[in-house]
Formats: sequence, structure tokens, C-alpha cells
Amino acid sequence: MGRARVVASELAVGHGARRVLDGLDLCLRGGAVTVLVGPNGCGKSTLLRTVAGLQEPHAGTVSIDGEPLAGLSRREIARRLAFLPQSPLVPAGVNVRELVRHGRYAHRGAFARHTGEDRDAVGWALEVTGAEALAEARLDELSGGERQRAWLATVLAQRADILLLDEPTTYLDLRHQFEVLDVVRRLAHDHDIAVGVVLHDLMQAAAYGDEVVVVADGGIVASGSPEAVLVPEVIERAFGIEVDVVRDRTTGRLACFPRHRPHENPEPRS
Ligand SMILES: Nc1ncnc2c1ncn2[C@@H]1O[C@H](COP(=O)(O)OP(=O)(O)OP(=O)(O)O)[C@@H](O)[C@H]1O
Repeated sequence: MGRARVVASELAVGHGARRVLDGLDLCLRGGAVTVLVGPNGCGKSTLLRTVAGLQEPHAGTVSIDGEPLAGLSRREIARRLAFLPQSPLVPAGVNVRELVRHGRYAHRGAFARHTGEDRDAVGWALEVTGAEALAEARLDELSGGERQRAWLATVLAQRADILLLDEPTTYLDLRHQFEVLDVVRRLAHDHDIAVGVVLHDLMQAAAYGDEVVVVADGGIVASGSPEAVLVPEVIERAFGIEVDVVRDRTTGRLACFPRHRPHENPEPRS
């Protein structure tokens, strides 16, 4: 794994006076996919938004390449770090190409025209996300999955070398989930990009994460390689459910199954 790109130290995050996570140390490395998992409401999005500079930490620091986030302008952050939120607001009347072009704003002056580099970045982002055919379609007329790919293209067009993605596979069918995660992993591994991504599917976390961070109970309960972290004790502690974790003999992939399967113990019929 590459050098530390994003470092959070003793970080506390929350909303208003409410502290959601406390005492966090987190490191996102270049060339690696770090997957954040954890139960609903544990604070993954709040953490990502804070690391992206969109909300102030309650305590602690975040730095990018050794520079404190607090000292960087929004444009400087956007040149280095791209963030895909969980539910981006859909602008009315905008088509996909216009949206993806917007991803280039950090690289242009306020009134500057699009350069060849902008056009290349937009074309590339549409292509790798499989959104080329959607380019002229209006965003508010797309399906959830098509829209999600358009947003992902917008984030990739930013050509930042730190990517923070909050549940990027939401709304996507199985094929597109894997395609998107393949793109994200390839970008990390081949282009030394640091990726922090929130996923709910633990099998995908195991398959795509170089590192997995489990968030629960107000902090990080485990972090490390998928094999080290995705073990029954950790999953049970974080999610409150008993599971078996097995490794597929052919592919070597980890899979996780709930131990309690209600359909196996049906109520006796009267
Ligand atoms: N804008 C907000 N104002 C106040 N509280 C918020 C706000 N956004 C989230 N919260 C609260 O902060 C806590 C953490 O929310 P967050 O969205 O970070 O969790 P999450 O781990 O991303 O959840 P999920 O897996 O359901 O997306 C929750 O209790 C939530 O209700």
C-alpha cells in the first residue's frame, strides 16, 4: 500500500451538540481501497462528510498529504479530493453531460471555458462508468441506477486522487455494482488513488477492500485486512447478529451468513 494521503487523528464528529463518533484515527492510503462498514446510523456518512471538509469536526484533525484540511480552500480540497454523497440533490433540467462537466469546476476559473483536458476528463468519466449512452438524457428523467452512474462519472471527472464514496452501489443492479467497484479498485491500484468507500455488503467489502474499517458504538471497533476484520466476533459486536464467515474454496472469497434463519424454524401450523 502507498503513502498516507488522508490522516484523521483523534477525530470526533457529530451534528450540533451531539457527538456521533469520538477518538477516531483513520488513514487512507494511495493505491488502496479502504471500505467503511457499520450499522445504520453509526456515523459513516458523518465521518466521510467531515473528512471531505463539508462539516467541522467536533475535535481532532484531518490532513491531506500532511496539510491540515482546515487551512485549505474548498477549491484546493476539490482538486485533490472528490466526494460522492449518499443522496445528492438532483438539479432540475440538467442533462448528464452538463452534470459531469460540473465535476471539472475545481480545475477552471469562474468564467473560464472548457478546455480539451476538461472534454477528455468528461469523456473518460462517462466511458468508465458506462454512462456514455446517457450523456444527453436529463438527470431527473433517469432511473435510480442510471442517475447513480451519472453522479459517479461527475465525481471521477474531477480527476482527484482521493475519492470518498458514500454507498456508491445504491440503486445499482448486480452487474453495475460489480462494474462500479471494479472501476474504483482499478483506479486505486493502477493510479495510486486513495479510496474511502462506504458499503453495506460485507462480501463486497471483503472482495474489494484492501483494508476494512468497522465503525460502531461511537468509534472504530476494528480495522485491517478483510480476513483479519471480517470475523464473527467483530461482526456480531458491530451489527448485533450472530454469523458464520466462510471462505469459498474455489475463489477464496469470504462470505458471511446469519446463523439464525427464521424460515428454518417455522411456527408449528395449527
Ligand atoms: N443532518 C443531521 N442532523 C442531525 N443529525 C443527523 C444528521 N445527519 C445524520 N444525523 C444523525 O447522526 C447519526 C449518524 O448518521 P449517519 O448518516 O452518519 O450514519 P450512517 O452510518 O451513515 O448511517 P446509514 O448506514 O443508515 O447511512 C444518526 O443518528 C443520524 O440520525
